[in-house]
Amino acid sequence: MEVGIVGLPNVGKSTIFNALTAAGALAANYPFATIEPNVGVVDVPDPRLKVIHGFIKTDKVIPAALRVVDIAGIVKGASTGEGLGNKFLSHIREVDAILHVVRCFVNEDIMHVDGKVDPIGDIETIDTELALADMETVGSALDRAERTARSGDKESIARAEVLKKCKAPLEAGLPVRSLDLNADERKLVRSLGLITAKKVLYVANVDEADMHGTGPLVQVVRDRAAKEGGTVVPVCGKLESELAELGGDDQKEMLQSMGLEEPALATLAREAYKLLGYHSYFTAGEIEIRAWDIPVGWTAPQAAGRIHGDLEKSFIKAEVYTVEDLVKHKTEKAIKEAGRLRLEGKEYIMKDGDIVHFQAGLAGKK
Ligand SMILES: Nc1ncnc2c1ncn2[C@@H]1O[C@H](COP(=O)(O)OP(=O)(O)OP(=O)(O)O)[C@@H](O)[C@H]1O
Ligand SMILES: [Mg+2]
Repeated sequence: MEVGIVGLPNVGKSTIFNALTAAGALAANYPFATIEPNVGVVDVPDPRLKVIHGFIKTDKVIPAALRVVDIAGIVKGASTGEGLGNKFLSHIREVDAILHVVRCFVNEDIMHVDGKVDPIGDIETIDTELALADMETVGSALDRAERTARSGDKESIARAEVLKKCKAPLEAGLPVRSLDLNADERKLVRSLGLITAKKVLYVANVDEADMHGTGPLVQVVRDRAAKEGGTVVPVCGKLESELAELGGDDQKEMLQSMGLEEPALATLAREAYKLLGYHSYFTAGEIEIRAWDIPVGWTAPQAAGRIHGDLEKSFIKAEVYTVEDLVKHKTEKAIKEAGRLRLEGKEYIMKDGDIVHFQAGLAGKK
């Protein structure tokens, strides 16, 4: 899974990216500090891994991961070449979702490209520029499709129809995700890499004094997100980067002194995961305990394929139990003796938190 960070210049995108990924990208107090994209990986924290590790001994515990891409800032007029333009958006055409970083902190020393802190104005600027970038993409794809459609090519005709459908909201200043698309249409939209078709998580970069984001600057972002059924995660980039640098016991101490249980970035990673409609199952044994991220609704063979393609093809059965079973019975042997180890077949729809051993072999093959 992959997410891309967007926002105005100098709002804290790279600061948050660094705190998330510990990748050490340049974050600096001037606009357009980022030119080339930064790519990093963040663990998706899951407390259940620790619970499992309490009963199954291994040296390796591997959480699910999220890839994060941090790009340059976008300014008003980017589509006509202002600032660094908008070509760099190509780096986030492939991502699964967007993290939209919005400046909600007031600090005279940190320049705002439009001269004032205005979260809603900022969001609108970014949304407009993203819509204009998508219009460009849709426009040229539509030209191509219409050209080939003239010869009567059915596929091109259908393609042109979908593209026209996408063009309408964009012209009205609305994102493509506001459309109700069927699976085929979604596939085309995805292959075009339309940015406004992707889900968005707003990241309110808050003041140190408003860590929980209860202030008015975050409230307006919450109201706005609520209208589109979206989510806002308040993160103080400045504090989070300090926390990330500490690590270990010092980090725990600082969190405690702030009255927090975990870094806000842990919440952010989890919310991104939720937004994408993913959940996890676990594999657990002496070699490793590992979380695997899969879309909600995947079957057992598909889930096995997440580990290795061959495992999907040669899938026979899945032995499944839950974290609760493990807590109650303490060992896999006891779970089995208590009749709690389920044998599931090809049709089984995976549940969040299943602990699984896949049985695979050549039985299904010639
Ligand atoms: N919550 C915050 N409170 C105060 N200062 C912050 C906060 N978050 C980030 N900053 C500061 O804002 C400045 C800009 O940060 P950063 O370089 O991360 O922005 P950016 O969005 O990546 O900018 P660019 O688009 O130029 O790459 C830095 O000096 C950083 O320390
Ligand atoms: Mg940056």
